[in-house]
Amino acid sequence: MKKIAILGSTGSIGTQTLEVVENQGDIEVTALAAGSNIRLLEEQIRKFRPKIACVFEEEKAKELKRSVRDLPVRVVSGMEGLIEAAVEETSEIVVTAVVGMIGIRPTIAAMEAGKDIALANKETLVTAGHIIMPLAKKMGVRILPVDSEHSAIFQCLNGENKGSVHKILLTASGGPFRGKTREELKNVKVEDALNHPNWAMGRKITIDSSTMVNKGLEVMEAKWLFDVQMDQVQVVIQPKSIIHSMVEFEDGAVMAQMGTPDMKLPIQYALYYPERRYLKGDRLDFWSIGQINFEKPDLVNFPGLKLAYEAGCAGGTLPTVFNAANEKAVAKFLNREITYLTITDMIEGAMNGHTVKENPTVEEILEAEAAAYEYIESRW
Ligand SMILES: NC(=O)C1=CN([C@@H]2O[C@H](COP(=O)(O)OP(=O)(O)OC[C@H]3O[C@@H](n4cnc5c(N)ncnc54)[C@H](OP(=O)(O)O)[C@@H]3O)[C@@H](O)[C@H]2O)C=CC1
Ligand SMILES: CC(=O)[C@@H](O)[C@H](O)COP(=O)(O)O
Ligand SMILES: [Mn+2]
Repeated sequence: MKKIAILGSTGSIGTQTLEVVENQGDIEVTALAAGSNIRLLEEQIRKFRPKIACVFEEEKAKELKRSVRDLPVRVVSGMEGLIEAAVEETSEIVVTAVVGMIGIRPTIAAMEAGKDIALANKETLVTAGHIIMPLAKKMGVRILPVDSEHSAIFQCLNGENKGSVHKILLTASGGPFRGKTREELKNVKVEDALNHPNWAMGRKITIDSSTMVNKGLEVMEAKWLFDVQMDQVQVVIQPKSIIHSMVEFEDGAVMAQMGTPDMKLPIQYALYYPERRYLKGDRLDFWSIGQINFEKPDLVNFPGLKLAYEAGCAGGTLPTVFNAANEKAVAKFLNREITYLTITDMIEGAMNGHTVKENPTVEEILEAEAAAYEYIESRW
């Protein structure tokens, strides 16, 4: 029996991971963690019987503790509890499916405890890739990508010599506003931005897809995961999300991974790698697809991607500022406190006001995060 912990079990990736667990029937769930959704977490505890359950919010954890007192589960809370769930001694793989930079500390703790990481939480790698990748090497643990594009690249690289990669072709849907101008984007509503054309995902990443910030985060994620330079990662718009990404090798050969837009495939691939197992669901029907189209990204109307290249090229604390400003801005947009275009204005403002610190420690990353938050709160 494979043993896994899931951090962020009540979210989009977390619930789909549990679907994979249920479908396969040979994985034991050792620990589950959520932010505040104790109703769903309790259902998950009753069904999957983890040894540890973490609810970040302390009051909610107390409530959950009372309602599951008939079960042999230890309920914990806060960052300490999240780390306890991440290092639960019997788990082999920790699925990091929390949203945002909150994932940094538990991911590091899990790696230090010798766990492989099935990594969905891209913000951790974007902000702390220079810590995560050497730590994985030192501890001999694997970082198994869950993000669909990175899983695609990982699959394309299977059996290949990593030194023969010429460039990575990272595909993007272009989001719900592909083809629109800044003028047309001025008054878009939260509901419009949450209407992704191909994927059903959490609210934060769905907004990120609409601004192209998601693709920017993914370029930086690819840089760390596949040990390439920022300029070796080229973003290609492929509106139907059929090609999940491609790799161009030194001899000009291009390998692509395709499939229907279903996150259960990359999740299952990460959990069982290198084994492939049956996964029920729709299959691609190329006769009905007919055409697959490609476009160049629009960096003028969607400056989020341009800013991400600037952050990733500069490195140090700048990717943290890019990411933290975005997290804060998206939360404000979802809360209807700011307009849509203000999201990238905030990122740009926070980056311009920042002095980069090279090779930051976790504490310095968290300081840069706090400074970006403060900058935004003081100006907007
Ligand atoms: N959804 C997708 O298809 C994809 C997602 N990703 C990445 O995966 C990550 C998760 O995304 P997604 O599943 O969409 O996000 P969701 O918003 O759907 O889920 C987030 C999860 O994190 C939990 N959480 C939030 N804050 C805390 C906290 N402080 N402590 C513990 N748990 C917390 C939430 O709990 P609660 O429900 O209680 O709030 C929830 O379980 C993100 O980094 C995203 O970029 C990458 C590729 C695809
Ligand atoms: C499912 C997944 O991996 C998302 O990151 C997805 O790629 C978002 O789509 P965009 O290409 O629109 O950002
Ligand atoms: Mn993705």
